[in-house]
Amino acid sequence: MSLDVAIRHSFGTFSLDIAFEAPPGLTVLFGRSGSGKTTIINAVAGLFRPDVGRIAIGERALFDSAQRIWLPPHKRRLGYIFQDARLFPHLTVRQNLLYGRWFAPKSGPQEPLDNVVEMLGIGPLLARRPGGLSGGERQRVAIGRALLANPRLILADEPLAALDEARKAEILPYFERLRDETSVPILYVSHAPAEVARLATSVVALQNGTVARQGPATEVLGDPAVTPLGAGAAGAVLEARVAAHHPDGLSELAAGDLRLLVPHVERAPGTPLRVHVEAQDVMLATRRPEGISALNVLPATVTALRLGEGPGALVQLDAGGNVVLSRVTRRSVAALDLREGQQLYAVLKAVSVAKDGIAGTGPG
Ligand SMILES: Nc1ncnc2c1ncn2[C@@H]1O[C@H](COP(=O)(O)OP(=O)(O)OP(=O)(O)O)[C@@H](O)[C@H]1O
Repeated sequence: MSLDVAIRHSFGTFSLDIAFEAPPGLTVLFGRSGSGKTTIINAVAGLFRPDVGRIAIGERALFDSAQRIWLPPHKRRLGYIFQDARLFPHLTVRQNLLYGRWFAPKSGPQEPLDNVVEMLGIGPLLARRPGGLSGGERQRVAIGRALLANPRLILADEPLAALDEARKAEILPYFERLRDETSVPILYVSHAPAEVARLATSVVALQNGTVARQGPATEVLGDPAVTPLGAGAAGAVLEARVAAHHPDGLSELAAGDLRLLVPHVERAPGTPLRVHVEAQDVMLATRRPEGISALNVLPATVTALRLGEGPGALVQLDAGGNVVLSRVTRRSVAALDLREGQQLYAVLKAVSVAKDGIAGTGPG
């Protein structure tokens, strides 16, 4: 099941004209402040009615201006996860979870409470009230409540923005499980590059009320044209697998034809993993450097070059079939005489992987 959105609306000074498809999995909407993210979320939720267009989940239209269809919010069967968990303070965790179920249709398959409790690790919290829970625990309960409403789509509007780094790391694996273990598509608004890189199956980049680029996360995040649009620090996402564990405490990952060495990852060989390499952590060398402490020095080819307005530049590389970005200065572009098609070496200073379910960054 996927979400299809094609809407147009004019607010006078601002107009929105967007079309995108959110396939199964987790689709991240990102863009600068004022690019239209909240307006889109509100239109999907049924809180805002656009001038024209269509919004559908699978074959079922939530809005279709040509056919005069406009479902009110409570008939749309959506699950919501907001920045603040918005739990009922006077109800226990169990009652808060079951509250979601109230709105689920009584016919059709229902997600068993036990499965959701197990998936989110909230069994020990069931009898407690929200007041005594940590921010991360509250957010896990909010995810469970959204899921138990048996939604056809989950809307998550910056759900981690209010949490500190430690709590974010605690919640990220649960969003991964939501993405991988349920068939409910998730539309997720985020500004944080690490979050986008780790969670997104696909990405919709917005600019001034239009879709600047959409597609699989690995393609969109590695496109230098997209990075100034508000994903924060540029970076690339590599789909890798654990290839081997070495006796000196390093793990070897395989991504396409590449081999990467990272600090030990507590996963069995063969396990798929996402690797995030930030552009600022990639140095370039025209010859293979020697006597260097970096573990990952990769032969690469320049596939695109984007000079910024300031002193910086982004270089897109192909390294063993993977897109990798490097942030360098314009001065280095001139000094190394960088051109498309050029063969060189990318030196990775740091590589982030999801380690033991927690995002960890290790020296590359
Ligand atoms: N009801 C409205 N009347 C007039 N203009 C509106 C209305 N709602 C939104 N806009 C305008 O539409 C544009 C997009 O706003 P929107 O809130 O969707 O952006 P956003 O990407 O969610 O921004 P942020 O990241 O700051 O939340 C803005 O220029 C905003 O001023």
